Amino acid sequence: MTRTHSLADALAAVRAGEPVDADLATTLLACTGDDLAALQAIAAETRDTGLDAAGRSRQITYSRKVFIPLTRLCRDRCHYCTFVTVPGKLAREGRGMYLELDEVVDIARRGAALGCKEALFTLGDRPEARWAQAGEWLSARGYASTLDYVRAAAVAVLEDTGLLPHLNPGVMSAEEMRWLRPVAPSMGMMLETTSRRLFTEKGQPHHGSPDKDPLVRLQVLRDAGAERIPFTTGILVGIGETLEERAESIVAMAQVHRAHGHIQEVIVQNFRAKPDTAMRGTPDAEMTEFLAAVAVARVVLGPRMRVQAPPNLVSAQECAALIASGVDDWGGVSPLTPDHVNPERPWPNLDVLAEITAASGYTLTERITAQPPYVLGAAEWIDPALADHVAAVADPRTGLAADVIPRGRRWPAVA
Ligand SMILES: O=c1nc2n(C[C@H](O)[C@H](O)[C@H](O)CO)c3cc(O)ccc3cc-2c(=O)[nH]1
Ligand SMILES: C[C@H]1O[C@@H](n2cnc3c(N)ncnc32)[C@H](O)[C@@H]1O
Ligand code: MET
Ligand code: SF4
Repeated sequence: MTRTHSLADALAAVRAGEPVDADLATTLLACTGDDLAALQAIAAETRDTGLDAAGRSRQITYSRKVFIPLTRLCRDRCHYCTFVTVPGKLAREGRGMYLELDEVVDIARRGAALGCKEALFTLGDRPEARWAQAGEWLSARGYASTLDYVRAAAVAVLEDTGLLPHLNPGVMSAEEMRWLRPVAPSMGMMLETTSRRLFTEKGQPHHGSPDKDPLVRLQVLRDAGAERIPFTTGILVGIGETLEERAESIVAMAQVHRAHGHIQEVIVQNFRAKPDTAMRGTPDAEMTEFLAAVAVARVVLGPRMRVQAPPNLVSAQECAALIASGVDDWGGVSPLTPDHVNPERPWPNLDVLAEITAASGYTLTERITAQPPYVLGAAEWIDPALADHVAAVADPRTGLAADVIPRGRRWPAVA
């Protein structure tokens, strides 16, 4: 792709409200200094307009959650990932291949006591396709697959604690998503990047990870839309993608959302190097580039999209810069469990996050796992089997979180 815009022309075009295509986005992603400040101002205004239109002016949201790492086994081998492990290591540490149901429910119960309303299930992709021990663990307990077990664990959490599951188990087929929809009001999977090069070329971070083929991931995003699932996706910034590839990734998410309306939030996540990974020597995503990526995501995706950046992957000062770049959501934040994907990066205390948010002129507001428009549009977006669970923790007027401690309730099995 050729860059046909000067930075000044590009900023003028965005300011004039012209649609931002991949070419224009590529130019904008390179903004620094005063140009970046100008881009951020446009992005922030776009966010503010969107929040005003949604009737929730100057509110930045988060979801009070527990993180449930159902299994760390995975058939992929992403070079940036410290979450993934192998059966031998688990066995040496005296851990099981998966968390047992009682361990899952225990985490959720302790979260409920602290007012958490989301149970985030993040796990490795289809470990049974690579590890016999995973398949054996599942079949010994009567589960046909990892996703079958995810479903059972989600039901246990709903019935025992009332926390709402958000499922982030990697690539799923349309049929698998249809099967999981009655147990989770939202699901997600990071697109990561549309760069096929990072998948096909030896030495690149997604080489050897079949679930990171961007063609496969884009199909998941389309399938989730066809299944009417409120879906979270996003990009991982700084894993070796070019600015063109970063721009294409953002535009691809906008396109799939235009077709189905189901992308409830887009996460712009900065790569953080982990000592025990192949990418330990790769520098962390550079802050200027990251802020430009957030701002470009905002101007490409528009005022109605929720744009999320995690507050634990940057400093408190940098959180303010994220707000200034058009973010309106901090994602899931836990008063109990670590971010198992970024275990070296503790979440800011919720009072501190509220202060950081307030210092920028915004109010930290709790939401539930599904974003407000999907809660308010539950008839179309949320399975009837979850209606009571969602209604019990949501404010019916705003679709945000109600001030309650969740309680378990029966999950009405569907045929
Ligand atoms: O704590 C984390 N939460 C992650 N979340 C959870 C997110 O913070 C919230 O659970 C969602 O915003 C729903 O409330 C993800 C959810 C997805 O659907 C896809 C990717 C992620 C990535 C992370 C992550 O790295 N760490
Ligand atoms: C759950 C999500 O976490 C992100 N993820 C995985 N490893 C890292 C890392 N080192 N730094 C930042 N984000 C990471 C990926 O985008 C994955 O999809
Ligand atoms: N394995 C899944 C993915 O990469 C879930 C999160 S990574 C810990 O999409
Ligand atoms: S990022 Fe997800 S898919 Fe990649 S190795 Fe880690 S757990 Fe597996």
